Amino acid sequence: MLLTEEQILARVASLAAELHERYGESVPVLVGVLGGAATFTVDLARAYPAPAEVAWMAIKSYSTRNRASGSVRLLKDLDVDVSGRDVIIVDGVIDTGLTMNWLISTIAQRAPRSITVCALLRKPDVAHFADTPTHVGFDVSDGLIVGYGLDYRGKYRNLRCAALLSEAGKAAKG
Ligand SMILES: O=P(O)(O)OC[C@H]1O[C@H](OP(=O)(O)OP(=O)(O)O)[C@H](O)[C@@H]1O
Ligand SMILES: Nc1nc2[nH]cnc2c(=O)[nH]1
Repeated sequence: MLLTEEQILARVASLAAELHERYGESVPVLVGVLGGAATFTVDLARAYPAPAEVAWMAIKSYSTRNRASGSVRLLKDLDVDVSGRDVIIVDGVIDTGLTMNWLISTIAQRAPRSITVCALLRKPDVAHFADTPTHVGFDVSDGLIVGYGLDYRGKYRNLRCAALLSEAGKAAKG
């Protein structure tokens, strides 16, 4: 067990309040990154204490621990026009940063008014996104985290807590 459901939801509520403080009267677009950020995006939107829109992108990233390499493929694009809008990119975890860097540069090409990053978890030593304000729920250590939307080979996304996957968990078939 890494984070209980109660710990996660309390932090989600405070992240929503921090973001609302940043945006005030503006109605931001929360861009959730499928599938790992689905749970987090929905809970963050529901905790947001003012109107907010939700939109989705699905991508497949092929990152490696070699931070210089990797590629990202777009599986599903946004179905809203974000030009002139305040965009919050919402992801469950920032690990190498490859996915988030790709999302920032892809969305920046669409002339939004602003981009902010919001990630529930951030692994150590991630290069910070210069020029992009970043809100992080929890800084966590290395290791594969599952639950609260995050999977290992399709499993564990429906765990309500977040957990560090053991070797036994990786081997489990059920
Ligand atoms: O910082 P990075 O090294 O790029 O890793 C972060 C990405 O990895 C996870 O997605 P994953 O590729 O596991 O797919 P999923 O969203 O379907 O769970 C996570 O949800 C991020 O999108
Ligand atoms: N499920 C999951 N996906 C990741 N992608 C990058 N880091 C992680 C992690 O810790 N868990």
